[in-house]
Amino acid sequence: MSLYPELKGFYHLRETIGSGGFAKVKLAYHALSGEKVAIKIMDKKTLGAELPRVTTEIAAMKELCHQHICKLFQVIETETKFFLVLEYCPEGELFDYIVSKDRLDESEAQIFFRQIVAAVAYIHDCGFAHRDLKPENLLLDEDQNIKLIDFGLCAKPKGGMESLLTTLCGSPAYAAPELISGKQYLGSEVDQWSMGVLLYALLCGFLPFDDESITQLYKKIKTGSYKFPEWLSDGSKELISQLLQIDPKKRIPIAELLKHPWLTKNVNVPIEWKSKYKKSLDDDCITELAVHYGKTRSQMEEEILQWKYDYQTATYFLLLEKKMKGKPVRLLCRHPARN
Ligand SMILES: CN(C)C[C@H]1CC[C@H](N2C(=O)NCc3cnc4ccc(-c5cc(Cl)c(O)c(Cl)c5)cc4c32)CC1
Repeated sequence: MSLYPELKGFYHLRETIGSGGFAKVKLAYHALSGEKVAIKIMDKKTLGAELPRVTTEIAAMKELCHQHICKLFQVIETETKFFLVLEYCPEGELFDYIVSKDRLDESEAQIFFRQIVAAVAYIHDCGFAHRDLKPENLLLDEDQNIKLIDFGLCAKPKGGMESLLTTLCGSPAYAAPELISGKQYLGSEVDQWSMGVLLYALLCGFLPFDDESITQLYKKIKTGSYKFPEWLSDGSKELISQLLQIDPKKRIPIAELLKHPWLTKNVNVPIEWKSKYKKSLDDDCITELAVHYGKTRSQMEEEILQWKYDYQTATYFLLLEKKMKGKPVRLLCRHPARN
């Protein structure tokens, strides 16, 4: 008897590949396309007070469609559980990658950081602040491209990115001074600070602010007391210090960041931060879906455009993934679905 009857016939479940707080993440195969996916499984009872984080994450991920953000394919909600069907990132956490290499050299750190800045520029442009940027929430796909995850703490301020937030959240070592002082803050500015901590961690292999005692840690953050190891170049030190500014108004804005010399050297083009996904539907994918479900193309388009995040939405996105990877845009069985 299958433990998750809701997935039967749609996904072939494999081993647990990780756990994130209140969730278990399992590898699975999407039956129709044969593509690998990660299914984040949460039990509503265990979630308890954390339940709003799931609705926050689902709402945010439905609006975010970007090459450096982990894609949400389907949401299954039952009486007792949530299942989020997500893009699989076989190379796991950037955190583990940094640890395995001790620290990254400048050219590798630059490639990753360009992708991180692109993802953050995109979510800010969509009106979201992530608020929990850290290497554990940055995964790597099979081509070692960055995929941002865990939007459970993100905020979409009602009055737009200029309006202030107050919730104390995120991980202390990455939290901005204004956030830990309990002041009101701008989501975009705390994300800028976290990116400064991230860049430091990429290049050094340890954190700029660290201490066993949380009060000592907070004191170091509020006074901006951190040191640069001797191996850092002047360019990287300059960029880190422009992000780790105690006064949020002095932090380099994301628009400047996109063309910062340290990020554009050797590549000489500003960071392409906009989504590479087209707004319009892909014809090949719609055709393949229509053939499979025995519907006309216009019927199929109408259904997909409702973005119900059901199995059809997942199948559309996974056909698109296959196309973007140069694989044939084909489902595993082409006869009209027998019900
Ligand atoms: C903060 N950390 C501890 C959390 C861990 C959770 C397991 C992760 N993971 C692996 O452990 N192995 C491989 C692996 C492969 N593909 C994944 C795809 C999506 C997600 C994912 C996406 C979202 Cl949006 C989300 O909210 C969560 Cl929790 C997970 C995790 C994957 C994954 C790594 C980070």
